Amino acid sequence: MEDCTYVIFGATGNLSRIKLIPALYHLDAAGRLTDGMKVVGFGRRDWDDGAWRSQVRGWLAEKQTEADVLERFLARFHFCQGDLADEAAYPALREMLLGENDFSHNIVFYMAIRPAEFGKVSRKLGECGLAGEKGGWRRLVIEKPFGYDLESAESLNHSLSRDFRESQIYRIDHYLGKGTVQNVLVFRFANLMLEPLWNRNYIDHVQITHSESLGTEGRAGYYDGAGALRDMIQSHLLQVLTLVAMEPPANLDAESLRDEKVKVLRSIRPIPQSAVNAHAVRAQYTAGKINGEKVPGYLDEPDVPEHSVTETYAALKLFIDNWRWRNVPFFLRTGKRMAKGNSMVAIRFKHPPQQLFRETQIEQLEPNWILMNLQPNECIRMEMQVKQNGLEMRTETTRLDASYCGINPDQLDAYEALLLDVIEGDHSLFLRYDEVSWAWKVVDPILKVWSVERDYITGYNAGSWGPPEADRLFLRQDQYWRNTLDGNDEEAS
Ligand SMILES: NC(=O)C1=CN([C@@H]2O[C@H](COP(=O)(O)OP(=O)(O)OC[C@H]3O[C@@H](n4cnc5c(N)ncnc54)[C@H](OP(=O)(O)O)[C@@H]3O)[C@@H](O)[C@H]2O)C=CC1
Ligand SMILES: O=C1O[C@H](COP(=O)(O)O)[C@@H](O)[C@H](O)[C@H]1O
Repeated sequence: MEDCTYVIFGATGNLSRIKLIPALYHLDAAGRLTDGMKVVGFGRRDWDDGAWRSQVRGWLAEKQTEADVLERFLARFHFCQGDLADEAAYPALREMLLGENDFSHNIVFYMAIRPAEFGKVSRKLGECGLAGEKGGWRRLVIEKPFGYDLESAESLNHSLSRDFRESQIYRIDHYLGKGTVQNVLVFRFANLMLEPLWNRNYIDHVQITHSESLGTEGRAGYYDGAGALRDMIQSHLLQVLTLVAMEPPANLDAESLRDEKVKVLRSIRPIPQSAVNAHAVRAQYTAGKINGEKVPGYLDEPDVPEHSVTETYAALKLFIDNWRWRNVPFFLRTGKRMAKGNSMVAIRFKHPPQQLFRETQIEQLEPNWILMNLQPNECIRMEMQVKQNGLEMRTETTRLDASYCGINPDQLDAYEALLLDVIEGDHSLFLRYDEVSWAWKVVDPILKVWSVERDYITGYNAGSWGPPEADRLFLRQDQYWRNTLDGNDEEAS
């Protein structure tokens, strides 16, 4: 692997503290960083290398570290003091990175800053000659959300493309770095027995659920302007949907994979504005209890505007109008302050065509499920019917768990894999612009309707599984939401 310098814009922020720095530390501890690899923090605080290193040391104090690795790691850190808006800051950064025009360095620019700054900073990098690849390579990592809607995404993309070529841009979606998300591909395409069943003839519906017990965690400034649909569904959950629904790619290279994902997004049946209320539910959490502790409602969280109607819960029913999936509903939902933190893809199969085991009523005969739990524990489980003990031919559900299921202390964080991919120049787990734009086309009509209907939003109690409206809209008699590996709606309520 080649030496490079990671420049983090927004080095002092939340993402840097909770994700980027710990991920880089783990890569160092695992011997995955070259000796010459450096990390430059760019920030407006009046800090030097020493102050930046002690800040990083403080952040890592909460984590398990080894003394010699930590010292080696901290020695990589340098600080470039500057304000994003200050013209003079960029030549100073250039001098720090390239000295007397030594262009041979490889540089990653990581945008851990407010999305409104992505385009402006990339322009400044271009203007001061830090974007062009004269000697070493230059790569730009763009955090989510990529735009606020389709129009702003187009304009951001246009702005980035003035200084960076597409091959230099890494649009990150950290869900693609999660083990079980990648496992969706392996599970589907490395096993012959599943593919014949993976279609509308056998699958009744698919549920992709991300629930969080956490609230806004000090990020209300960003979150209130985004809401659950933009924050989770436009990006992460639609990405998961593409992997569940895509056709086998020609091979695993970045373009083949992304071509197939785009085909799925393009096939999602557009939701006309007149049908939004039949396909989408939004709600906001009110006060409640999580694990027995009282928690405030969204409106009482710090920095949330007084009459905010931002949704903290969103659920969608989508259809993919292609040969494989026509008329199979895909239910996507996400919420903050829900009963448990869990992310799962639940695939529910149809009932067998003939009911041989009459002792078990058809209403009670459980269908087959494939459950792919993304977090907190990674797991793939199949639920099948077997014969109950006893004389009658009654069936009962048995659960077949993959051998790796459970809490894995060595589980890689998604950011570790992705930061390494950037250094290695692998785009497979990063979004191409057409993916982003098709994903905006899916959610834009909903956002438009919600933006005009802004006088009221349904509430749900913190610690619940969201608003009953969502279940009334989406539930059929023989269906139920799968929230966690062990739970269903009855357990949750
Ligand atoms: N936090 C998270 O869990 C996630 C965040 N993201 C994305 O990552 C990005 C960063 O988010 P997050 O870390 O939460 O945001 P924060 O608000 O915590 O951090 C913003 C950073 O930008 C810096 N900054 C702001 N204005 C300036 C300026 N004028 N000059 C120099 N530096 C400035 C801040 O510096 P200072 O400390 O001086 O204020 C801070 O370091 C966003 O795009 C977000 O959407 C994506 C997924 C998860
Ligand atoms: O991007 C985001 O993701 C987190 C959830 O990520 P996870 O890896 O913890 O599942 C979400 O809390 C946050 O609001 C959103 O911006």
